[in-house]
Amino acid sequence: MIKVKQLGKEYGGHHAVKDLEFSVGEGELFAFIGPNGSGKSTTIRMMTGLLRATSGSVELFGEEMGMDKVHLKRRISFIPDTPDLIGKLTGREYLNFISSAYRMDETDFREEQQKLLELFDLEGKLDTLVEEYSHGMRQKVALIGALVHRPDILFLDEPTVGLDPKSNRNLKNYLRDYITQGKTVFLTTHNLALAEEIATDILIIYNGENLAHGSLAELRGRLEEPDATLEDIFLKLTGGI
Ligand SMILES: Nc1ncnc2c1ncn2[C@@H]1O[C@H](COP(=O)(O)OP(=O)(O)OP(=O)(O)O)[C@@H](O)[C@H]1O
Repeated sequence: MIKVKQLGKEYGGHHAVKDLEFSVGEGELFAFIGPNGSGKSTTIRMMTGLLRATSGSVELFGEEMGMDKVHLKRRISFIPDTPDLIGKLTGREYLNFISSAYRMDETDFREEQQKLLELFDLEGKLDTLVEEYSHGMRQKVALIGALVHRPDILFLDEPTVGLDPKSNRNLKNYLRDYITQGKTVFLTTHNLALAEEIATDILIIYNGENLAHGSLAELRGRLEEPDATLEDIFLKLTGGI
């Protein structure tokens, strides 16, 4: 589903991302973790065709991704770390807009939207202007917009920031279930407990480079620490302790 080869991004001679290589298959949840400024958002923006790479390439569904690849973009969703929704629309108008942009069947849209509104406790709150929502409510509307058309690949940059504990748990369960249906999730997060619970594959990026990559069991094996949490592993490898 995703193949990243020798991917790099330079800003004025500074390597924000360097020689990244990895693949993500169908039914996998890939957790992409790293300290602040390590290159996660830069990478995800290159993968979703929002930012041009300085070197290397990204393939989605076996085809090279690019800024103009609308037919590939139709099959993915991306929620940036600070979603910028149109404030003058109501939640309902925003979601209707998403439905028409993705040319969804009306019945499928209503059904999926209803499920997601229940999941995130947003029923009865769709007729408020987006700019009047709290931060967490805006995040939920962005999530519903990303999930409602059931993309084949879901890119999430820090999706749990601002979510209350119940929504956090519901999102976690939703993502777990989503990949069992053959979908793919690419997630960046500082919530290492979440990554530990649901990731099938983990890559730690540090100063723009791949520091470690594997399943939790493989990372534990490499450090010869069978009981280590992902937080232990992360802090050990990134010099946090
Ligand atoms: N538009 C830009 N111009 C110059 N440098 C940039 C730009 N965007 C990002 N950078 C630099 O690239 C590096 C990686 O930034 P990036 O936002 O990808 O990190 P991140 O891992 O997502 O961080 P965080 O966890 O804080 O969100 C940082 O050194 C950052 O200062």
